[in-house]
Amino acid sequence: MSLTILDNIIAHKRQEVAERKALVPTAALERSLYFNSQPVSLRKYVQRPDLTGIIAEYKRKSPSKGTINAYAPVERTSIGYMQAGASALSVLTDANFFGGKNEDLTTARKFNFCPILRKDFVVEEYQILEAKSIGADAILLIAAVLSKEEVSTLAQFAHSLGLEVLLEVHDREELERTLTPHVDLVGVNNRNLHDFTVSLQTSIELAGYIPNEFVKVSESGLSEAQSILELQQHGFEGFLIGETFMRQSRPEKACAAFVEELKKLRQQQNVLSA
Ligand SMILES: O=C(O)c1ccccc1NCC(=O)[C@H](O)[C@H](O)COP(=O)(O)O
Repeated sequence: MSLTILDNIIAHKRQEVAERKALVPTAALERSLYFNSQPVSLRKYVQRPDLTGIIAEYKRKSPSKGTINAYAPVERTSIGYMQAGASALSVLTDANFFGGKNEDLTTARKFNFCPILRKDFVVEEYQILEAKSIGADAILLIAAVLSKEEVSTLAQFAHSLGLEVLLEVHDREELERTLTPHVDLVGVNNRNLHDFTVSLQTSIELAGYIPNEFVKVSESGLSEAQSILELQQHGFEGFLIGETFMRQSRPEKACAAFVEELKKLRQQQNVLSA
């Protein structure tokens, strides 16, 4: 199979983690203020009926889109996302490809009592300790770059620290090859990493293969409130949205407008089915 951007990201990440390990020993991570704090459950918040299921993402740039928003402050954006009705936050902490940093997540943590997903490219236990030390509640494991044994070991390690795990898949092969009972949520990424196109059909086609005990999350390319309703009909409860909000100068206002539209559509749907 041909290489994708993920191969580049992972090669860079392994080097970065090796450098960080040499600089910051695990004992230092364990002394963090957040290390003994009680995590907030992403799974439960995504399923809360009074919220929207939206996991609102903070990302400055991406390999597919280049710079998206270099100026929106984390503090105002993250607070605004939660006030708008998002269920949780996702913060990209990768610097090289996404323009993020660990401090972005810690800033979001200081100002919000909600689950925060550390969106990064985990290949080692050290990164999970780091996630805990910066205030995350959940981590992402990407099936495309991990074996089933790695998913299982890393997920159990995350659980030992009280963190939940979102397993991300792009297709049925990845799902069937890596799914273990140790993950909490399964995310279907709608972005094709070979050509960066996005299609909600990816989520819809995979939905039936994800066992019901896992919370289903649809990720990437969600730009219309109507799509949320469609995905809900296929059993999705979580909706990871980044660019649609971050592309605007005030991402939190874009999130609020999206939530208003979603509420309006849900009301119309309820009237029609009454
Ligand atoms: O966004 C990219 O270009 C990308 C490329 C390679 C690996 C991961 C990538 N994105 C991470 C994500 O999964 C998205 O940030 C997330 O699902 C939100 O997507 P969107 O709403 O389309 O910004």
